[in-house]
Amino acid sequence: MGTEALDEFSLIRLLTGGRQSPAFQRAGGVVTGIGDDAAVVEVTAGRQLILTCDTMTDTTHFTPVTMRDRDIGFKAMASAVSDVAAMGGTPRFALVSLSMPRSYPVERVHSLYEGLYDCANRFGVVVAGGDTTSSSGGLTVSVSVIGETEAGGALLRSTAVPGDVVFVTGELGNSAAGLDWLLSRRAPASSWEDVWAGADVELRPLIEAHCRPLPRIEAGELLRQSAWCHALNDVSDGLASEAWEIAEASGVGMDLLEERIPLSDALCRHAAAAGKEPLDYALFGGEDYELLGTAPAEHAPALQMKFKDAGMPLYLIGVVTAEAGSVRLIRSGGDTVPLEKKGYNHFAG
Ligand SMILES: Nc1ncnc2c1ncn2[C@@H]1O[C@H](COP(=O)(O)OP(=O)(O)O)[C@@H](O)[C@H]1O
Ligand SMILES: Cc1ncc(C[n+]2csc(CCOP(=O)(O)OP(=O)(O)O)c2C)c(N)n1
Ligand SMILES: [Mg+2]
Ligand SMILES: [Mg+2]
Ligand SMILES: [Mg+2]
Repeated sequence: MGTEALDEFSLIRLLTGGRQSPAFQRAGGVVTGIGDDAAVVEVTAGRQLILTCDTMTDTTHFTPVTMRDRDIGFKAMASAVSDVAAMGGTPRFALVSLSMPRSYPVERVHSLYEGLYDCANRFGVVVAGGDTTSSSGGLTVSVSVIGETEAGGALLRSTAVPGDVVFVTGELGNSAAGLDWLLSRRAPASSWEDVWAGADVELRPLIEAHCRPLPRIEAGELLRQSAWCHALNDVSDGLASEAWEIAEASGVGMDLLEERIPLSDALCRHAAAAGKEPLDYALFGGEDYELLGTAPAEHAPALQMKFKDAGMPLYLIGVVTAEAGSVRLIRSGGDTVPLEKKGYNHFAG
């Protein structure tokens, strides 16, 4: 059954009805949620709002071979929540905009919403509204997330200081390697339940990283609370691109140490089999949704200890320099090379 078989309002009810209990919504600060002209929400006195929006669209962000419908919904929510993590904030509300062909099967969009709510529920996000339209192109999902933080507490890109260490909250490159593998497999994603069932354990971290990224909200909150984090970004376009963004916004340089960049065994095995350089996936792949940041060197050991106590990794991968416009990679052999300002770019290449 295509979405044309339901009217717009029945479709909205089908997608959103009963997914978050009234108690969850009330506790989340929603006074009036889905069903009126706009949502009414409670804001916490003395705190500041964080507003962000991310879009996923057919072919650019997913194809039938790369993601199941529920993964598209999950990742659309996760990538928007990740930008709140990158500000050190707590996500609270989401608005979801959905455009799809009239013939789009209702069961598929329903699965997409299952994934979307799965992610929202995990991070305490109330879906407070959205918009639904037909489209002459493919599917597009856009998620706006509203988060909050203490006044003045948000972690910016523009505040890295020479002498800081550069850190990252997890392995990089897994998502891009997972994408590579999925594209090479060419089988519809909906048919690879075997992978999800764990038959192919080796690849699982790569596929999970691509299809089910977990935004690092807890890490972002810990960084904000520690008061030691100088600058922060999430890795959506690749390590090189995000390092450049922090360096340019802060008017500093950055030296990254190749041997410190965390690469998974699964990534290295995939890269070897594909005849590719594992580091390239980390530098230029993107969609890892780990946090990349800087902190004063003297606080780095204590910050690492805080992360260890919370059961999360924190890898120190470089230093911030005073040389504005210089982002470099110190190769494992000792050579220093400029790091290309390259990554995923929607309108280049
Ligand atoms: N069409 C747009 N209109 C207004 N602001 C935009 C638009 N697209 C992006 N931005 C803003 O530009 C900045 C960079 O966006 P983007 O690179 O997508 O961020 P990120 O990679 O962290 O998701 C953000 O502040 C974002 O809100
Ligand atoms: C079919 C397919 N091709 C390529 C990619 C890779 N890809 C698409 S968008 C993107 C970058 C991240 O998306 P973007 O919309 O730029 O997120 P933002 O930086 O705004 O958070 C990457 C690496 C993909 N996910 N799927
Ligand atoms: Mg964006
Ligand atoms: Mg970001
Ligand atoms: Mg983003």
